[in-house]
Amino acid sequence: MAAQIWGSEKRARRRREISAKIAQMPELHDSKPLPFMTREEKIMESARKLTILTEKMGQIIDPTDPAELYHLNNEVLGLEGNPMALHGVMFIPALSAQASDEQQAKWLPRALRREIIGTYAQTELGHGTNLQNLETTATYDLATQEFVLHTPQITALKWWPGNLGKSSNYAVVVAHMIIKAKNYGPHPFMVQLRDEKTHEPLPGITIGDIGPKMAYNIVDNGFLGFNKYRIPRTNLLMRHTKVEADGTYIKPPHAKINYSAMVHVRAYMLTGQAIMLASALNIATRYSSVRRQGQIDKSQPEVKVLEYQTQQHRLFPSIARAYAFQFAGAETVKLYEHVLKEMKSGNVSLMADLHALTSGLKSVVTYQTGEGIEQARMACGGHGYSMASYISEIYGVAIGGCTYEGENMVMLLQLARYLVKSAALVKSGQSSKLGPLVAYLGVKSEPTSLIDRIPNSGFTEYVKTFQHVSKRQTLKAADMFFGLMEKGEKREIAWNKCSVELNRASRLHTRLFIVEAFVRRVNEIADIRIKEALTDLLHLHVNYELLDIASYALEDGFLSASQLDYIRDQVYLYLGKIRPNAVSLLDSWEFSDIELRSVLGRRDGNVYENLFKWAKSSPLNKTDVLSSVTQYLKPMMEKARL
Ligand SMILES: CCCCCCCC/C=C\CCCCCCCC(=O)SCCNC(=O)CCNC(=O)[C@H](O)C(C)(C)COP(=O)(O)OP(=O)(O)OC[C@H]1O[C@@H](n2cnc3c(N)ncnc32)[C@H](O)[C@@H]1OP(=O)(O)O
Ligand SMILES: Cc1cc2nc3c(=O)[nH]c(=O)nc-3n(C[C@H](O)[C@H](O)[C@H](O)COP(=O)(O)OP(=O)(O)OC[C@H]3O[C@@H](n4cnc5c(N)ncnc54)[C@H](O)[C@@H]3O)c2cc1C
Repeated sequence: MAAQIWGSEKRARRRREISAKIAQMPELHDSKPLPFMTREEKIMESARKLTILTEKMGQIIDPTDPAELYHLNNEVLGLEGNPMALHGVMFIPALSAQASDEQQAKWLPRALRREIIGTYAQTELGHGTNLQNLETTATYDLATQEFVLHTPQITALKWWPGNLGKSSNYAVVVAHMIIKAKNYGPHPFMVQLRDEKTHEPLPGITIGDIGPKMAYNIVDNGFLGFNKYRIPRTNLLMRHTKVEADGTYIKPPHAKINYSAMVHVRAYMLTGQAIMLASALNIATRYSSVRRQGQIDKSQPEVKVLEYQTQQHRLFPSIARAYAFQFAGAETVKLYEHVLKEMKSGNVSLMADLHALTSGLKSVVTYQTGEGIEQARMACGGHGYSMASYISEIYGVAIGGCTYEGENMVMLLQLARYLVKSAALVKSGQSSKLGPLVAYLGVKSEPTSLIDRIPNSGFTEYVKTFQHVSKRQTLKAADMFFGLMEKGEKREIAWNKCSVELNRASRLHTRLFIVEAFVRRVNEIADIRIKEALTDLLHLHVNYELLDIASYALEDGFLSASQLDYIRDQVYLYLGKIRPNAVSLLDSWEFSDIELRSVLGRRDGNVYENLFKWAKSSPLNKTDVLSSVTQYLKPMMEKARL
């Protein structure tokens, strides 16, 4: 199963080998539980481990393999981030996709050797979503052949970029490029922020940390201002766009090609989210098979809480989602790598499809991951609320994904643009022009679902039902939009008035894609036992998801009330079937105790003893009487006693 999850037997084996090596290297372990550290201590601890990793990485992994790097990162540095998180996730990808060969030769080897640390600085205090209204400017000075970066007012301060505040000395900065008073829109520039020897901010640069966040606090998300700060013309990233010495602008082959670093993260973060969901579920499911509370049959001893159907219903559909996201994420990364290769050689024809797909997926996956992790926390009762479970940190980090790389509603609306264009093709009889991801919009569906009538259809009837609801909602929302415009409403106003319905279409389309990715994967599996276990999970997935969106299929009679009862029964049936496999389905992800950082989620199940040990190690327990008591509470009580 690990081979299915991680892509191949070799990958699964390598992960195991890497974890085993790390287990033998105490210098790479947290010196004490992260929840007991202050933010400064955590940042220090992370930097300590990071530098050891830089020295010893070659002994542990193949540093050119991103999957091995990612695993090493999760084990040693963990999900709270590290001082170079954005260096790998966005700075290097931005340079790789947007810098010319010459620029890459100059900067990439330095970045890869970790001579310099970089980040991606785009979002500002006043604008993150609406990139057209970013306010930082890069004005070309023809006389000196330099760009002058400037922050005209407080809202133009860069705000949020990870590791910008304290760790990075370089950044890819996105600014409006102005040449001879003409604004060419946002463009990426390579900018040195700090002196390479002293690490002091360079003159003209104001920089710092934006303060603690809900989670992810090892990362120094930062602010940055420029006071007429000059950089050479050749620091504009020039793979696709060029500015010549005389100020001549050569436009890129696609207007949004400079957005590629964002698309990179949107594609890669899906499996990252799957891992976080599976981690939280691993903790909750293991704990649920240790925790005994109450009896189902009063004549019997107390049961493991995992025996309760409500507990299974709370956890198992999310296990199915974690697998579905992992499989859909793997497909998306493959597609992204293909499109990137094409893009680098000038073929931009697939960019719109990839943008639509990743926009929908990042939104649905991050939202459902958040839901699943929160349910996992509640499934652990009181101990879930303790940082000893570590679920709150996983939750906090995961839901950051609902916001970063494009606020979820906004990204769903990006997919909706693509769906509405596709709907227009269907309406004008041009269905043959539909791309493969939306081809179903042009296919006539049957009047009713056959779900309960062809039970061995290999999920075909389920897929058809998802297609039906997605198609119907897309055409309905598009009709609403076109109708308003026909009545004379301006395009943007009409769009806004339909946006809730449009986003519903985007979610349904994306959920269809996720179901199909899961089906595709299960169909490919040769090993009978693995196929059987995943087929059970897929049964749960399609039935649970369909129940969740049933109103769309009920309202036009595609599904009947009795079919809904059938679907519900299937959910209960598969909850029971999955119960014996539940812990294994998560243990198969092979997270080590080092990586999970959870007392509740320990592999050995020795929870209570270790919770007590954990509590005793709380810094508050270093003394029996705290100074807050001696200074305030004791005098108060004494005064009251007088
Ligand atoms: C081995 C690696 C492992 C990785 C592991 C990863 C795990 C990670 C885990 C933990 C790491 C944590 C790390 C945190 C990182 C966070 C970083 C950041 O947050 S960086 C900031 C992000 N900021 C946004 O995302 C702004 C969102 N806004 C936008 O993207 C745009 O403003 C947008 C798309 C909303 C609108 O852009 P418009 O205003 O320029 O364009 P319009 O006018 O709306 O559209 C024009 C056309 O362009 C298309 N378009 C837009 N973007 C496109 C794109 N990217 N590609 C293709 N077409 C695009 C549109 O679809 C539209 O097409 P039509 O007219 O309908 O045909
Ligand atoms: C943990 C974290 C890490 C980050 N890292 C980085 C980084 O490394 N580099 C970087 O540059 N940035 C980074 N960001 C910033 C992040 O990319 C932005 O916060 C994000 O893109 C959302 O933009 P915003 O803050 O402007 O939200 P807003 O756009 O202000 O969102 C507020 C509300 O307005 C709604 N809204 C906005 N526009 C529309 C619209 N057109 N239609 C409908 N609704 C709309 C949204 O849906 C939302 O409900 C990070 C953010 C976080 C939380």
